[in-house]
Parts: sequence; structure tokens; C-alpha cells
Amino acid sequence: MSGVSLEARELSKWFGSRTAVDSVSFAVQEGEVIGLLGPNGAGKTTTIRMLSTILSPTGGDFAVAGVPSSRPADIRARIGVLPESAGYPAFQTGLEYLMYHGRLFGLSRAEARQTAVRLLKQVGLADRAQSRIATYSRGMRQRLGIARALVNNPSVVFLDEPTLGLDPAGQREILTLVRTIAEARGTTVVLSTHTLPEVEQVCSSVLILNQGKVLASGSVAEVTSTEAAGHQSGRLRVPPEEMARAAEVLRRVPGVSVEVLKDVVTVTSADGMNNALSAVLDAGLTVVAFEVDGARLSDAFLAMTRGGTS
Ligand SMILES: Nc1ncnc2c1ncn2[C@@H]1O[C@H](COP(=O)(O)OP(=O)(O)OP(=O)(O)O)[C@@H](O)[C@H]1O
Repeated sequence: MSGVSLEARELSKWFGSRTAVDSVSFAVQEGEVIGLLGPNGAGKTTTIRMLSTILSPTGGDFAVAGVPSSRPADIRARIGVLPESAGYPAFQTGLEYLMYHGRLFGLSRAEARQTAVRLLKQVGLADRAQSRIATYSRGMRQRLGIARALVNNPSVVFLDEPTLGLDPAGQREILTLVRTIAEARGTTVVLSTHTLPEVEQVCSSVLILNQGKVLASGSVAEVTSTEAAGHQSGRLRVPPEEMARAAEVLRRVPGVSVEVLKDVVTVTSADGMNNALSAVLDAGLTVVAFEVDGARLSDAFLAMTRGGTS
């Protein structure tokens, strides 16, 4: 059975009078991919910097692979980080770069080479191992950065916006790689992103931050369904001859707004769609089709963070 590999308790960071992270608590299981989601300035990077021991928390504490935050050097040995804007030595080759980092972690020359070759293969750069990094595309550099984050065989990897600036094919490559890292190696991945479909595709759980506070956390399905219940819209199709009557019935339901287009009524309800549907059925009308929006994480995220960017 897998255990908790990352745990934060009431983690906080103030910069002067500005609160960047405000009492954030969460736990992540081994081999899980957690999406750290939030608008600009939500506190994602600051949270990652604290968990990766680059910044000291102002309050609260955390543990990585069972190692408490009071032992930062031991934590560093167990984590890998791809920072938001990683720089690369243009004149080194991918192989040299990874070997160098392997040596920094105490590997012998032979071990460092072996590790570098294995990782280059894993991130799809085997055929470019001997090319200078200056000739790599942005997507290739990001994959090299992920390989570097894996050099010390970490328990937890932090990837800060790894797909930023990549084209759809590059994004897909990174996301596939993230999934492989978690599934094949059992590594826990913390993925910070603005891009909601990414979270829906690769993350098992999500932590939504806004202005430093946790707005929601849990599995992607839990967060989506909880929020969707209160913010729904949908489309109701009735036979054309019953349209006028359906619109009239719906307009009488409290909290419901109605828009009619041909034989489709678009209904928006602050309290969920059940009352709207019941009213139409109670009136003896024929429902040909009923389709509810708001069952996506992106809808939940937009509803939660509406107007909240700092
Ligand atoms: N070194 C710093 N000094 C002062 N304020 C800071 C510092 N670092 C971050 N902040 C502030 O803390 C808040 C959170 O910033 P952070 O970079 O963690 O957000 P983020 O969610 O990563 O945003 P983005 O998506 O834009 O990268 C912001 O208001 C930011 O201005």
C-alpha cells in the first residue's frame, strides 16, 4: 500500500505585509500527480519554493518522504525540481549536462554516464544526447529539465509550469512523460499549471489556490462535482409546439433564467438544474433531451476564482 509522500500543514509565507501563501494544508500519496492550480499570483511558485526548501516558511511546516522541514538538506536529496524559468548552458550537450548533475549528487563518472543515458532515453532525447543544448527546441529543453530533476532518483518531483510556451505536440509529450514518471517510477509529481485540461488529463488530485488560500482540494472528480452542483446551466429540448409553454413554466422557477432558440431552451440556475427539470415534467411537457454543463473542472475553477486574481 502506498503512503503519504508529501504533507503540508498550515504552510504560510508573508513578504512584508503581503501574504503570498496562507495556511495551506494538504497531503499527497506516493505515485500521485497533484495539480497545483490557480490564477497569476495565487501562490503556486511560492508554495513550491517552500516545499523544495528554497524559501523558509513564515509559518507552518511540511514533510517530504517522511523527512520534516527542519532537515532541508535531507529533503533536497529526495526531491527533483524543474523551476518556472530554468536556464541551460547552451554549449554543453544534453549528455554532459546530465552527467554533470549526476556528479553533483555524488555519482561516480560511470554511474553518472549510465544515469544520463537512461534518462535521455526516458525523456525521448537519446538521439540528441551529443547535440549542444543551444540546438534544442523549447520542448526538448523542458524534457531535459525533467530528466535533470530525476537524476537523484527522487521521491517527489516539482514541475513549475512545465508546458508553458510549448505547442500542443510539445505539451502532450511533457504530459505523457509526467504520467510515466508517476506510474513507472512511483514518483510523486507536483505539477503547477494554469492550463485546466492538463490537470484533467494527468492529475489524480488537485489543489486550487487563490490569493494564497486553498479554495478546494481533493480528487479531480470530487472538486469538479462539488462545485458544479451550485453553478449550472444546460439545454432542454422540447417539441416545437410545446416550446412557448416550456419557456413560460421555466420562467416561473425561482433562480432560473431562460433563453429560447428554436426548439432548445438554455436554462441557467444558481441552485442546480433539478428544479428546472422537475417544473417542466410536472407541467406534463415532453422532454426530448436534457444536457447539463458545468461538469468540468474548468467550470469549477472559473466559478471559484472569478474576479480573484491579485
Ligand atoms: N520575493 C517576493 N517578494 C515579494 N512578493 C513576492 C515574492 N514572491 C512572490 N511574491 C508575491 O506573492 C504572491 C504569490 O506569488 P507566486 O509567484 O507564488 O504566485 P503564482 O501562483 O506562482 O503566480 P504565477 O502563476 O503568475 O507564476 C504574489 O502576490 C507575488 O507578487
